[in-house]
Amino acid sequence: MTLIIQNLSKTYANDVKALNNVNLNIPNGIYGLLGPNGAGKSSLMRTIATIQEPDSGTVFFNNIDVVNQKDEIRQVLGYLPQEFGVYPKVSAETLLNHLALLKGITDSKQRKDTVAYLLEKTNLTSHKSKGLGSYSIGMKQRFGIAQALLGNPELLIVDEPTAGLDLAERNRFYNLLSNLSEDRVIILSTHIVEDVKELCKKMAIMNKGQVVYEGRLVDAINDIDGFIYEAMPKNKDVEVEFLKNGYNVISEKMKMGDPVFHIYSEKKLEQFKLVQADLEDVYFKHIVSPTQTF
Ligand SMILES: Nc1ncnc2c1ncn2[C@@H]1O[C@H](COP(=O)(O)OP(=O)(O)OP(=O)(O)O)[C@@H](O)[C@H]1O
Repeated sequence: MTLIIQNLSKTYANDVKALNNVNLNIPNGIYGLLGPNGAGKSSLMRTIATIQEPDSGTVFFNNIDVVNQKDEIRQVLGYLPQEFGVYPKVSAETLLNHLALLKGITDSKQRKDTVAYLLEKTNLTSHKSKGLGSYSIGMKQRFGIAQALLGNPELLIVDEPTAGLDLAERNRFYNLLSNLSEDRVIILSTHIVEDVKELCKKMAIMNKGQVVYEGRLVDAINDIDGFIYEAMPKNKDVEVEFLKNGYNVISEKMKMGDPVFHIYSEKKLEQFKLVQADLEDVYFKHIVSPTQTF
């Protein structure tokens, strides 16, 4: 199973170019789509999920033309949108049953079994009779996955599913997704580097509507390893200015209350500490100083 996206572009009525000639080749397993707010991830997810049309370009899932064969792709598609609304007073079991009917599971025994199976799979069986309005964010997201899995989709799209989840719920969500990843394509859109680090072997990084990196995580890290230096300025005002003006600072964060800068340099910098590159460095390197677009 493969999802192939070619030359996909979309400009909204307000002239924002949300997708600018996007090309991706997405195989089986969990594929990470990483990017800052506004990068175009949701626009891409909505296009693949047939919610909106591109201006140009093609999307093929195996032999299905996603843009022109909407009914066919919807048969094999599961989608958890970024904003997933629920009816607060309706129970998980009732809503899932209703959605299963809409998905075309008309046999009542089969529907009952499917609903029970999905509630079990998402760890919601003991909460199945409660109104969805009483669910925590994590439980709602797990319910979102349950509805997306109706019909056992070969293509599963999850858009920013871990935003707002506490650590325990996030881990639960990671386990759930990784258990689903055999024999289907899962696209995980996120701005959280950790999500991709935990779950994906392959990823793309998007920024300003373009794909700025595409490939295996291990290659992305190896490509920049040996070029990442850490600086911890003591005299903040003077040194920070000096660092920012003189070096390719790709990230700036706090570590135990002190500022830490990561610098990308292909030239050896004796004055700074060479550190092991990680996925966060890859992300910032491609967002802050991209070298190419795909
Ligand atoms: N319906 C719309 N009409 C006009 N502009 C839009 C529309 N939807 C998104 N945009 C703009 O398109 C750009 C890409 O947005 P998109 O939501 O696809 O990005 P994203 O990577 O999913 O970001 P976020 O994580 O903030 O949702 C942004 O500048 C956004 O403001």
